[in-house]
Amino acid sequence: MMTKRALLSVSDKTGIEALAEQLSNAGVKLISTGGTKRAIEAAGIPVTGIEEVTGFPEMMDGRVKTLHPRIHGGLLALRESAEHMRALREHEIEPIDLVVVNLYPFQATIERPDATFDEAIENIDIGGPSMIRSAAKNHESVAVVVDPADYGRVVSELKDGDGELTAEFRRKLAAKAFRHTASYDALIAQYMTEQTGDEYPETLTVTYNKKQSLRYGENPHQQAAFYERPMGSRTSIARTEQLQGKELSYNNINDADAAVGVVKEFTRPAVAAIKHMNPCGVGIGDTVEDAFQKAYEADPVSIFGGIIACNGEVDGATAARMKEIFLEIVIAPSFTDEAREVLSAKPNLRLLTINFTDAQAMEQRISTVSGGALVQDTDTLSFEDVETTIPTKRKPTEEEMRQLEMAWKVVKHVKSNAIVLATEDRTIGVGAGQMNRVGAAKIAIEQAASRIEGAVMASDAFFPMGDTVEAAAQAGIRAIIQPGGSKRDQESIDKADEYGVAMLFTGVRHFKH
Ligand SMILES: NC(=O)c1ncn([C@@H]2O[C@H](COP(=O)(O)O)[C@@H](O)[C@H]2O)c1NC=O
Repeated sequence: MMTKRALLSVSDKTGIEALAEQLSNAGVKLISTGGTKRAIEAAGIPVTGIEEVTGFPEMMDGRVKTLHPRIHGGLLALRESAEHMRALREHEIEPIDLVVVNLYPFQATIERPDATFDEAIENIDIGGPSMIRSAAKNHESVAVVVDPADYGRVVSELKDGDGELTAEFRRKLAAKAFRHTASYDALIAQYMTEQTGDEYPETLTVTYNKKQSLRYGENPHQQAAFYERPMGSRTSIARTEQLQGKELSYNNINDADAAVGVVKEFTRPAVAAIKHMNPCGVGIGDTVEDAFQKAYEADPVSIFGGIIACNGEVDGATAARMKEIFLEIVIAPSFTDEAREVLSAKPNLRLLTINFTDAQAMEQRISTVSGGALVQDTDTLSFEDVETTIPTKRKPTEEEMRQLEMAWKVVKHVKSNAIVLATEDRTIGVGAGQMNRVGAAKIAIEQAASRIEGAVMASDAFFPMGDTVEAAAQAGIRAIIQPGGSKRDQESIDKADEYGVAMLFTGVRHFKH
């Protein structure tokens, strides 16, 4: 199909003059809406105003400009249908072969903190998506372009095809156009749903934009890409900036996300080392350097090849310690120039910065299962939110309370069944992802070894019987924090009392899968 007539109507005017010029030089007649027309005219390119085509002025603050049979008839008419072509002639409608549209900046509007609801509504584009959909439906005859990044290819393909675009390209453009309008509407739906407070509506219409292609997925034979949720929390792995190092992998992104989740729990300087989505060492201290040292000492074996998150700036001294071991990623709010200099000696090491200002933002989490998706609130419940009770004869000392808090903050981030052994400022044993709780405890106890005397234990869920408490007490654990709520809680309480262990019930479970 020869491209004779094009309609250009864009909010983002990037590259529109150059495109208009090239189309015009190729003999394509241009029609356009107000602002786009002015931009094209200013570049000295001939263009017809939309009102000359429709016979109506643009009206109602631009709410009605292109919504007219002279436009939509020209876009939707099947060129092979004698009936459609007769209708065009009868109503003096000229076919439109190419549509270049991008939409009112709805996202940019609602991202502005001072934007009102009325402004948001006014930035819902109606005429643009209508044209995109008409053209995309009729892609057999019409080409639709929604992304300035495609202008160059359109021009070169028109040149190569002597004014025609291939059917294959038109179909690709149409698919992209439907993705574009679907994503645009998904964001409007999200905004309106948030305004009306329906958090789990009857349909889930989230949209994500591709952030980067990944070399592969969890394993090299799996394809993968990383998508970003528009308007997501600033404190998110999708919003990090990479300062140096190899390209992030699929597993890196998951691990870095888990690492950030751990350090977000702490107001004091904290460092978490992650392996396979589980914390292998977490330290808190007066400085990030101190916290890193403790996270390192927590498990100096597993940290090898680990992902490190810090909730404070990494300085030169901390960087020097980090440099001594093999790490995959260091993620922090910032790095001093000295730290950058030190770590530049490890060019493969990925350094990421993350903004912690939104650390408490609540986001829904979506995970997929075959044939569906599970959506839930993030587990943001913190130690401070929990009302604890003490069922044992002995109450935890103040020092034990600080230790229990440390262990509890970490156990929330360990895959279930999870057991964390900790002192006041570091983990000393982590049992993760076990099929029975006592098994997780045994792994943690073995790892803690001689450091266990006087330390505490946290369990992500209640003990089904007294065996875990007994194993911990015999190994030297002095206090335990757990949700409680088992039918056989009394067995655990009796075991704790037998060994003089203090126990805290939180009433809150922290499963993580
Ligand atoms: N109402 C309409 O008929 C209509 N037709 C096109 N638009 C949009 O108007 C914008 C371009 O306007 P201008 O050329 O005046 O800058 C484009 O984003 C386009 O999608 C419309 N605006 C909103 O719905």
